[in-house]
Amino acid sequence: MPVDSKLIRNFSIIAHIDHGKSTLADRILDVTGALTAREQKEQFLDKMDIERERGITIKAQTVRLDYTAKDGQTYRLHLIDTPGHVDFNYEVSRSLQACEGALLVVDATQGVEAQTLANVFLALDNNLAIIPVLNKIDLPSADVERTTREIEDVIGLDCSGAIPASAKTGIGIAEILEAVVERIPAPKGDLNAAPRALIFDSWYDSYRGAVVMVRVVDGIIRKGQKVRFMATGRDYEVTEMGVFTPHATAITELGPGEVGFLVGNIKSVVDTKIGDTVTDAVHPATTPLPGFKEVKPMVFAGIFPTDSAQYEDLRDALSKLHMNDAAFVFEPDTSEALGFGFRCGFLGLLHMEIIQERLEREYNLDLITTAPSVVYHCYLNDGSMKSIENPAKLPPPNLTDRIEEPIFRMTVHVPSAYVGAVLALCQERRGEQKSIQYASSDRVIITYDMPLSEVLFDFHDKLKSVSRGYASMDYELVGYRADDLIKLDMLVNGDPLDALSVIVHRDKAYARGRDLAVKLKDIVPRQQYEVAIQAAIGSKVIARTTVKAMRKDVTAKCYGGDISRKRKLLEKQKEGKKRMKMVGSVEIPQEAFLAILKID
Ligand SMILES: Nc1nc2c(ncn2[C@@H]2O[C@H](COP(=O)(O)OP(=O)(O)OP(=O)(O)O)[C@@H](O)[C@H]2O)c(=O)[nH]1
Repeated sequence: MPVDSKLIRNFSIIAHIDHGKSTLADRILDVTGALTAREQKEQFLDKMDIERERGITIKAQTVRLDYTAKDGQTYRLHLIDTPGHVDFNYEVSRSLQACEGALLVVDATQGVEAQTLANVFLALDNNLAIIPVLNKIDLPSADVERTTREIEDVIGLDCSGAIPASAKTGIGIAEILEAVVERIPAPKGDLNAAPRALIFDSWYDSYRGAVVMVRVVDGIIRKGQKVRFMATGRDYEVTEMGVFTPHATAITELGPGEVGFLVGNIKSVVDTKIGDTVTDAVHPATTPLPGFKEVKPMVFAGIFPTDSAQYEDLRDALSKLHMNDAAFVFEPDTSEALGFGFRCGFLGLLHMEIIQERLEREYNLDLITTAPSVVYHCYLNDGSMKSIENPAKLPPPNLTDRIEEPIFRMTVHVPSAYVGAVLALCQERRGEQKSIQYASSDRVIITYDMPLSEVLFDFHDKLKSVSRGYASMDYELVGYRADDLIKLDMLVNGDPLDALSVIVHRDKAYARGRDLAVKLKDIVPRQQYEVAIQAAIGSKVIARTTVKAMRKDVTAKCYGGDISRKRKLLEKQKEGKKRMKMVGSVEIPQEAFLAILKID
């Protein structure tokens, strides 16, 4: 029989980045005796990458812990991990749906930040019991009272039961565990109903195929059972089940309220949709659990091999990554400038960086990545709509009625001294002010609706620099809006570099074209002849720069016949050339394709 659900507690830790989520999770593992002394040394829950190669591992970072409370009962705690970044907001929401409560960790030296707020709202949407934890009270600059007031004022959360703690020294950890048992409700589920389990995470394991992490709501899921994934309609036999304690441990069943993983000959994570419901294949539940939604990539970029011989390797690598991460999509693409490659879709910029890095590090590929673009909705004169993921593919203006772009609601938290600078930045990025609210005497929450394309172009870096690092931000999609958008093309010696085309607001086109031409002039290496760089709108050239001709003979300074030295220099020169791409007759380095991101 599965454990009595009255003795189960399912919870997550939510926090702004760096407020101490991982450290607190470690301390909880220590106190419940889940780790040996050696393991305690390191942030255990962060170690996934290394262990991953060896089969099922800690990717899920969702652990089962046994905790004997002051009332003498032993409780089964499931600490459910949530991804920390806004790019993965949807997944955070799914993970929270698997819980009845959450520890809200706020760094008492910093106070409430943008992602604290975003995560709390997700938790409140899911009706979770929230236990505020004021962390880092070992630090002299910790201000428990002010932080408490901020949580109450900004979030409207009752803080009378907030727990001052230090995840570093262990203060407050015992109180936190007692609060989990006392204040977080036990899961409610019907043991005798048709089984329903929520998939809230999945990953790819090279030996077992896709592994899914589930939270059982009703009934029992057993090893050997034939189960159905309701959204995809596919059936699988459960060949293996387990939990992390935090080591992977085999089990044979999961009852209502329990959390664990299933394996069942599932070929790819594409078949394991986060938010899907697992039920019995023979006696299926009639209605799935609420809230299944496809995640859509928001940001697209072209990925091309520098050496066209690596095209097939790149395709293989992309397929493997897609098997691991269904939110990442790709399809073949050709560029006049860059040849054969792929157009790839990501949840956001961080997601894009992660994929890019994995391609290069794990698959040893030499790539050219083009500047990221958002998805534009282009309405044609005949009333139809085309989704434009690649600016080069924008239909000509004479066929177009209007172009709409994705709008994000930005929430920025900032000390009042920097409000002016932040407002100026938001305004310059075509933002539309929604509200300004004082969280406390010196902290302000600014809300703007802003085109995503303006957020992509180093908004975060700029925000940090105008606020000396003090501002934090969060964002969510609120819809699409039409604006005066046009395509800006870049030409190199008269050849259009389609991979550099961008869609910009008309008011910004001249400035951006000029800046880009200047930037490219510095990036494109001198060739043996003069190279003209032009920015154009349609057939109209709006800016031009010239890369002067030059021939650099790097071996000139080698005197005599020291052939090995000469060879070394030539090798070095070749190395430097690696990330270049011939465009027409001009060699363009990778940097050029991302130049647009670096423009002020
Ligand atoms: N002095 C002190 N430092 C702490 C405490 N808790 C965490 N830290 C430190 O704060 C930093 C961030 O802690 P993490 O646990 O990595 O924070 P996190 O929220 O998990 O951060 P991400 O994983 O990056 O989202 C680390 O350098 C910790 O050592 C605490 O109670 N006191």
